[in-house]
Amino acid sequence: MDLDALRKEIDSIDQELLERLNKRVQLAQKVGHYKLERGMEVYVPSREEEVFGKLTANNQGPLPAEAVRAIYREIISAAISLEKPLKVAYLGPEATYTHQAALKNFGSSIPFTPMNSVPDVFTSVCRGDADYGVVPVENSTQGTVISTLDMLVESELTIVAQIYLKISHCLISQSPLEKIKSVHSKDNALGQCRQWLARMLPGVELVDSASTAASVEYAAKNPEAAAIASRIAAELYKVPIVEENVMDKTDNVTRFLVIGRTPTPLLGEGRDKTSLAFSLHDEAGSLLKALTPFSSRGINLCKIESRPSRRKAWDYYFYVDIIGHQDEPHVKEALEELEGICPVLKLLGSYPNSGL
Ligand SMILES: O=C(O)C(=O)C[C@]1(C(=O)O)C=C[C@@H](O)C=C1
Repeated sequence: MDLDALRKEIDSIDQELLERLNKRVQLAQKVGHYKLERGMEVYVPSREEEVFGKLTANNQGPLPAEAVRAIYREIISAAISLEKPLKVAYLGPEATYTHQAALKNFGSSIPFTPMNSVPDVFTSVCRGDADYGVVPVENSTQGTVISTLDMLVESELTIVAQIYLKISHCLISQSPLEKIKSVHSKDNALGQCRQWLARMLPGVELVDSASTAASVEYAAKNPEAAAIASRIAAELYKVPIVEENVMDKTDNVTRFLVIGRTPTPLLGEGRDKTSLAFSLHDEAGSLLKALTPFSSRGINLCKIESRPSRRKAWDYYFYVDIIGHQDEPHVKEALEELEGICPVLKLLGSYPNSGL
């Protein structure tokens, strides 16, 4: 085998690829002009999903589907940044899992701004300081992020996309296990490691932090403290990893939402999800009545949970995710019927049911 000849061939393919990539990005810029002239959004999650879907369906290998997606994520990220400089706010500080989710969804050509809290992310998008926001919404081990559900109902923003991220927690500290006096992290992350902490660090104080990354910042300054956060956060704040994979379930996944001001267009073929919240009259059978518009049309419900409405005591909002888009006739009909049944109905957004 002639190494030089192989490398020469790679160089020539790279040159071809580069020319084709620049051609592709120029076309995206033309699409960008078209959309901006008409006040349309530059970032279109449903179109991106269509692009990823076609490529992975036609992929002959040996590149695995995830690699094709990751490569194209970066190509489209660069295309977006040449169409219009987008600004994306996320629940910070730097190196939170939300930051990683934002990178996974938007790629590395988009500038990200860290915010201190979930409500701050919503405010930043509402005010127009950011075009989009990224917030966590639920974890497969620990459940819902309450502040996100509350903000979704209160704000006028809409969910435009979802992102799933595998979460692998590390115990991060300057001290070995036996010298650790307190463990700091976001409450939801501490909950994901509850059994491990009870087994390995019984009796050690558990302290809620503003974020996983903030807890590593704290551990950097306090040698007897430990943090629970990602490997990336440990590297950023230069604090040693004492133990990896300290979460109770290895298939620990968090779902994040991208919030924006303009709804995402229909993708179709059962590939969309719609989130909504409603309240009920206090009477027998009202929940069954509210779900019938969906079941009677064969609309699949993929999530339901309730939270106090904060309007009056013992009044609840039901948060429901269904398969389908609010612009599809059968979903529209179901929502119209539901409106006649529920005192409050709020559509939280329709978006591609992907992001894995
Ligand atoms: O098709 C568009 O609307 C584009 O702007 C092009 C493109 C792409 O590069 O494929 C870029 C950004 C959008 O989020 C979706 C797709």
